Amino acid sequence: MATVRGLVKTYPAVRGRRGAGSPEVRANDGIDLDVRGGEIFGLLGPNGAGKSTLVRQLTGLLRPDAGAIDLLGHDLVRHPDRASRLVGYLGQESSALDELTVGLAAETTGRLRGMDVATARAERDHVLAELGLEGLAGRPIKRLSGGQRRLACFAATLVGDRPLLVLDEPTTGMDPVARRAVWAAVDRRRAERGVTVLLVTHNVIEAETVLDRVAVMDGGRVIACDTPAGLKAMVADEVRLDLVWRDQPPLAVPAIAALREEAAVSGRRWTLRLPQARARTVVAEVTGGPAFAALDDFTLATPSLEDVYLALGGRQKGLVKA
Ligand SMILES: Nc1ncnc2c1ncn2[C@@H]1O[C@H](COP(=O)(O)OP(=O)(O)OP(=O)(O)O)[C@@H](O)[C@H]1O
Repeated sequence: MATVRGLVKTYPAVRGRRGAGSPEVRANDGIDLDVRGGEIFGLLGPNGAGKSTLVRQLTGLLRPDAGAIDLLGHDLVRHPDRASRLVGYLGQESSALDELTVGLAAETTGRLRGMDVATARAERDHVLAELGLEGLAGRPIKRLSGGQRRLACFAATLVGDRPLLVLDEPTTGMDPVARRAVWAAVDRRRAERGVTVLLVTHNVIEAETVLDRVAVMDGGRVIACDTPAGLKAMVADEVRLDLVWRDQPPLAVPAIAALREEAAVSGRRWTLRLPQARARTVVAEVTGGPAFAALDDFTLATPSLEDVYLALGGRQKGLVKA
């Protein structure tokens, strides 16, 4: 479906007054990727990993400095204009559609994608009903809440069958009902029409539940690519222990002071990735001894994709668990 080889994209340095400029950024640093037909393929990585830069090249909006992109047999580096016929793209920012009503945005997208008026309107009605947006059809997109706006833009993206949907953090700001509607709509298109989906996310839970395969990105590179289960198997012998202290951690307890060295500390929360046997010992120490009185809460969990990212050497704290 889509093949990417050796993709490089550097944003040039910007010179500003009194040293206020910015240095050049190598946002994609030699990326290889194979997305198969009919799969939901994810790009997971923290802020600034290069995910949006990659998908903007895949959608013909940005020209790579080097490398090759093949989409359904089309050379997108040479013919970026062809992407618009192959890809339904939902970018991070809402677009020119903002001025239109929800209904007109969906209909106009259909028309721009070559549908006649009647077909575009039928598709508009179908998609708005599917996503529970009928009640908002007459409202201008710019007057909606953040989550509603995202859902309206997603609706427009779905109009006019495209074999590949590229969705850049589609569910940002959405409530759980809207999120479920998005994933149900994606699943339906895959089941009924074999649509392929490329999904950008830094939400670990979402990635684990909806993706068939995931490429983990960091610093402009793909640092791993596999099924969520395959990636998690890399850290299967580890567990994650979260300790939340009531106030100050009891550093006078030697076992706790020693643990402090291994923990990622975020306010009152300590997060530890430990081999299973050692986690059992630590839990016994924390819950059995004098430290227990200082403990507000603790959780023991199997590894998530965030743990995989950290184990692979990921340095940013940009992945979210909710
Ligand atoms: N137009 C631009 N000009 C200069 N630098 C840019 C531009 N767009 C992105 N960058 C830089 O390129 C790097 C990759 O950015 P990109 O938007 O691709 O990351 P991302 O993984 O999509 O991040 P996020 O999760 O925040 O959306 C970052 O360091 C960013 O600051």
